[in-house]
Formats: sequence, structure tokens, C-alpha cells
Amino acid sequence: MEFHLSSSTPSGLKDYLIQMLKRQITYRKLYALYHVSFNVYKGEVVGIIGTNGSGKSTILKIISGALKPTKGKVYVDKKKIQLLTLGTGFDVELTARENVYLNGSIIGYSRKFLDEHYDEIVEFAELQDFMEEKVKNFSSGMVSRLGFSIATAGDAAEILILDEVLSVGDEFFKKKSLKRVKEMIHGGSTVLMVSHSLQTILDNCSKVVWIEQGELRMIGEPKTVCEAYRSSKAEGE
Ligand SMILES: Nc1ncnc2c1ncn2[C@@H]1O[C@H](COP(=O)(O)OP(=O)(O)OP(=O)(O)O)[C@@H](O)[C@H]1O
Repeated sequence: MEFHLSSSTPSGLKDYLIQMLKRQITYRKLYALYHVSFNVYKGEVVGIIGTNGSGKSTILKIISGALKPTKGKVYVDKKKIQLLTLGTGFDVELTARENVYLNGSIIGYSRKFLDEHYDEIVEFAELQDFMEEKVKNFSSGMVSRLGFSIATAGDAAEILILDEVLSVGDEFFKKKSLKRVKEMIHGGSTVLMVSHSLQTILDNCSKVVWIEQGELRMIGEPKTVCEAYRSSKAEGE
């Protein structure tokens, strides 16, 4: 997966357009993923680990179809996928109620589904008294609680993709959300999850993929891969 990063720093959209028309914008290539290949079998719970910027979210986005790879192929039935990621698709100028519908429709829920699950979403997020407030007045914890609650409404799909959804809100909400995710994970879905918590990976996964700087470092049994990852970090690699 190749990204093109702009090397110039325009002061705004107008400046950007002027620089673009004058062909003053230069780009550098960034290989976010390079020659990464692995299989996920039905019923497996696969954890993806790696340091910040190693390419974990990019893999999940490619698999779920949110990003098209510049090279390579993903063989998956996209209709069966549910991608759970937090914080995308919120408009802070809208109320929490409006964001349930906005964010929900971006995730792929129908209006009917959201009408039917609205109360349950609000109740789980414990935001009953705040739904007519603009989201810009919410704390970050409140935003992620709402995001988590929307993302996990309804039944889990056959293929579940979780991007760091296990560290949401305060201690109490964390416990509650972990319980819900565990039910989803162990309810028979095939799961791909990214987490920085090795304990969460060890507790839940049957296989682990370690990505470092866009390349596949190791794949295999959780304990072996997590230990290798830990010791590489301890050695200050
Ligand atoms: N849309 C994009 N445009 C340009 N570069 C991107 C884009 N998305 C990701 N990148 C870059 O690709 C690399 C991998 O990013 P990615 O978000 O996949 O990492 P990650 O392993 O999920 O990181 P983290 O643990 O911090 O969440 C990073 O260098 C990032 O800056």
C-alpha cells in the first residue's frame, strides 16, 4: 500500500489550490504496507500487533474495503464484514442524536435499524440526558462511548474487524464495553482485531500477526509472537 504525502505546507485550501495549479506541490512516497500476506480461517480470532504507524489500521481498512490497495489482493466476502472503529464520521456541530444517524449510516446501518436501536444505543452509552447537545460540547470519553455504542449495536457480523475499540471511556465503561466485545468475539464470528494491549491479544486471540514498519515480522501462536514482540521492544529495537 503506497501513500503519497505532500511535502509542502499550504496555509489553507486556497493556498493549496494555488500551489497545486502552479505545480509547486511535491509528493513523497510512503509504503504503509509492503509484501504483507496472511490467511485468516473461519472462526479464528486474529490479533494484529505492531508499534505506532506500523500499518495495522491500514490493513484493517484494506480488508474491510474502506481503502483500495495500490497493489495486491484481498479475498474476502465484504458483505459479511462489520468494521468497528471509533471516532470516524462524527460531525461535532451536530447534536448527539443527529450523530447517531450520521455515524450509523456511515457504518452501514439503515434508517430503520437506527430507529429500532436508538434507545438501546443511548442507554448503553449512558448519555440519555445529553442527546440534544452538540457533540462539540462532549468530553472525548463521551464521544467514544457514543461511537462504541453505535458501532456495536445489533448482532455481530460473520466477520468482525475491531480497530482499537477496547479502551473506551472510564474504568466502568471499559469493563462494560470489554464484556460486550468479548460476547461479539466469542459468538462465533471470524475476528480480526488491532490492540496495543498485549494482554487483550493474549486473552482473546488464536493467532497473532506482527507488523513492523509496514512489513510482516512474525505470524503464529499468540504467546510466541507477543513474547518476540515484547523482547524486541525491550532491546530497544
Ligand atoms: N490516508 C493516509 N494518507 C497518508 N498516509 C497515511 C494514511 N493513512 C495512514 N498513513 C500512514 O501509513 C502509516 C501506517 O499507518 P496506520 O494508521 O496503518 O498505522 P497503525 O499501525 O495503525 O498506527 P497506530 O498504532 O498509531 O494506530 C503511517 O506512517 C501513517 O502516517
